Amino acid sequence: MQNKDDFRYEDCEETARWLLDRVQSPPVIAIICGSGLGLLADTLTDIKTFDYVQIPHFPTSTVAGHSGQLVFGILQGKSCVVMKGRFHVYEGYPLWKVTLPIRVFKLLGVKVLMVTNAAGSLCETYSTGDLMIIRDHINMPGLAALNPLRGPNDERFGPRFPSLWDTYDKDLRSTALEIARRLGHTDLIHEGVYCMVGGPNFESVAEARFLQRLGADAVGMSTAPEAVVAKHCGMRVFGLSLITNRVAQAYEMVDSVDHTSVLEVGKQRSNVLQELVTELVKSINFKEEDKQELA
Ligand SMILES: O=P(O)(O)O[C@@H]1C[C@H](O)[C@@H](CO)O1
Ligand code: HPA
Repeated sequence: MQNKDDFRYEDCEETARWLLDRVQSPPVIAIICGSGLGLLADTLTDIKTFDYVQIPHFPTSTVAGHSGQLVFGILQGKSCVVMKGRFHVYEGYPLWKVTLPIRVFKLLGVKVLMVTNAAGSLCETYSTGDLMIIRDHINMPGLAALNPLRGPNDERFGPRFPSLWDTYDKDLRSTALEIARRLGHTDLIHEGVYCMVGGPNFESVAEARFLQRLGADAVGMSTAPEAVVAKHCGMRVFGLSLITNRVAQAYEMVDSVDHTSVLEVGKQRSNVLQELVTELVKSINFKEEDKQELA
C-alpha cells in the first residue's frame, strides 16, 4: 500500500526529466558535499547551477554550511553533479526525502556516488583535520527501522532485501588510499567505520563510549541513508569523512565541538579534500556494463 508520505517513482522521474531538459550532458558521477565542504563544486567547469527551491519535489537546505544548490559540470573530463548541501533527518525530513536526490541521480544515469561529511573522531589515532575513507557504516537509526528503504519497495530501483556487505566500493577505497599517499597525505588518511546518529545534538560521553565499543571510528549525522539508497539502486559508493573534532569519551576531556568549529575545519581542509576527490574522479574507469549503458 502506498502511503502519501512515501516516495513515488513518478516524482523522481519528473525531477529527473526537469533536470535533463536543462543540462548539457547527463552526469555519471554524483558528489555530495558535507558541512562546510561545498567549495568542491567550484572546481567544476561548464557549470549549470540550480537552487534546490527551483527543482520540483526537492527539499530545501536549512543548515548553515549547506548552501542548497545542485551544480552540474565537468570535472576531470567527466560529467558530474554536485550537491552543495544535503538533507538531514534532524531537519525534520523523512528519510525517503533525505535520499530523494540519490534516486533522481540514478534516473539521470549516475553510476558512482561520492559522499563526504564532517564527523567526530572516536578513534585515538585520528586528529582534527584528518580524513577517513569509509570502509563500512553503522546505521544507528536504520537498525531501529528508521531506514530509507522502509515502506513499499519499488523494484525499478532495487530489491526488497538488498545486501550491504560491499556498500563502499573496494576498488575506489584502495585507489583513494593510494592517491592520498601519492599526494603526501599518508599521516592524515585513515580507513574506518562511520556511525550515523540522528542528531542534532552532539554525543554525550556515555553515548560516545558506547559507539566506540560498537566498532565505530567516527560519528556523524548523515551519509548512511544516502549510501544505503545508492547501493539499493546499484551505484558504486565512495565515502569520505573529514574529522572536524575529537568526541569526548571521558568526563575530564573538554569537548568544545559546535557547528561553527565544524565549518571552520571544513574551510581549512577543503583543499585537501578537493584534491583527493578530484584525483579519484580522474582515476575512475567505467566498467564495461556501465559503458554500454552510457553509449
Ligand atoms: O552533512 P554533514 O554530515 O557533513 O554534517 C555534519 C553533521 C551535522 O549536520 C553537522 C554538525 O556540525 O555536521
Ligand atoms: N558528532 C556527530 N556529528 C558530527 C560531529 C560529532 O562529533 N562532528 C561533526 N559532525
